[in-house]
Amino acid sequence: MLAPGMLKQVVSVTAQSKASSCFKLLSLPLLSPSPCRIPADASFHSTSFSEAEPPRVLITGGLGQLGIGLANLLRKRFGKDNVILSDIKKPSDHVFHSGPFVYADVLDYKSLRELVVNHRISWLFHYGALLSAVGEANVSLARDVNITGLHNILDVAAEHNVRLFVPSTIGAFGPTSPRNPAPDLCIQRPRTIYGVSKVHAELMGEYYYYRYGLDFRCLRYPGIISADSQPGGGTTDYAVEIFHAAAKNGTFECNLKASTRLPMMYISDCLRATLEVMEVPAECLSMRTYNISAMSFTPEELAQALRKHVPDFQITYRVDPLRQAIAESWPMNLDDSNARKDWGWKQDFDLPELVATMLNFHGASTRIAQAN
Ligand SMILES: NC(=O)c1ccc[n+]([C@@H]2O[C@H](COP(=O)([O-])OP(=O)(O)OC[C@H]3O[C@@H](n4cnc5c(N)ncnc54)[C@H](O)[C@@H]3O)[C@@H](O)[C@H]2O)c1
Ligand SMILES: C[C@@H](O)[C@H](N)C(=O)O
Repeated sequence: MLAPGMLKQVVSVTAQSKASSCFKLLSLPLLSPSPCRIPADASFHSTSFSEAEPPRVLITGGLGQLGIGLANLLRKRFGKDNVILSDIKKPSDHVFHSGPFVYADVLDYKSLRELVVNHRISWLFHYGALLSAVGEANVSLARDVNITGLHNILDVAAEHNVRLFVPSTIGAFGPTSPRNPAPDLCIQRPRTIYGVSKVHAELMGEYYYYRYGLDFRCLRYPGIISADSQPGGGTTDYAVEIFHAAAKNGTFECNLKASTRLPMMYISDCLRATLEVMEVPAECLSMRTYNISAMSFTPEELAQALRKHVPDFQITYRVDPLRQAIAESWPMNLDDSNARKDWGWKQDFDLPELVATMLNFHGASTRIAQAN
């Protein structure tokens, strides 16, 4: 662990210069909004990077639902060898051969520091975490990984002048937050260890920004829906599993009530937003943690949308009381007007596009599996 004195020494110079220049920039009116807008055709799919030197990127917890997709996106943008994926799990052959992979436990400060130094990391995406449902099943592990792990990441990033992205979540709100919609700034009293750890991350990141000049950036993700990766034990997992079930046998048993409304987003929008907020000039950001939103639906509404493609699709309900209680404490919608205003955030996928895309993927996969 970094000795507090050492952190102070290392960051005090950058803190004064970086933080004061941020204050100056943030207090100036913007002459033109254009530097804060990522063009719609931004070369996210190109293989070249227009700036002099691309960032050297580390992703922690990268073998979960979101990390491999993020690595693919960043490798297209910055080059394969500039993006290192890490986790404590063993990667598949395909992942291992598609770019740099290393073992990294976020609880081991010294090896994180070694990685950042040896690979000259300049951007870090901290995805290692336990999600809401698995966190409640193992509170002490969730507390370690989500809170102690975050402390290690904050210290190593501040010490080595690394731009840091930490995802937060709709789970950072609680039953006393406004639910429809939840604004960026409001009461946050979550009732899960996951939510508590994410509020802690939001506040610690903002504190390190003001105190040490750490370039901390954070988005509150909705439930993320992906076709080619599995969710890691959250409350919104049903919205991914339902597509596998619809494509496989046309029926699904849902563990949330039919009327449970939650904010959701397709993975490509989530990852694009993540890259956009990391690339946007610092002076465009009026805050360090933003809500982002794309759609909001209930299991019954999702089933109805699925029936437009799979007319016989059947949904039944066997409610998991733990997940239901969590879902009922979360917002139904997020107000993301600050992200739209500050850096031009806009989703590409609404519910109909999401359903068509997910079914298309699963339909194709099923046919391939049958052919084999
Ligand atoms: N998927 C979503 O719907 C969603 C929504 C909101 C926020 N997020 C956040 O995005 C991030 C990534 O989410 P995800 O869905 O990919 O999660 P996931 O549960 O699928 O993956 C998390 C990864 O963290 C790894 N991990 C666990 N302990 C670790 C440790 N000690 N050191 C290093 N890695 C460790 C796990 O092996 C796993 O691969 C998380 O911080 C999560 O809170 C996800
Ligand atoms: C919403 C999000 O943080 C995660 N999918 C969970 O349900 O725990």
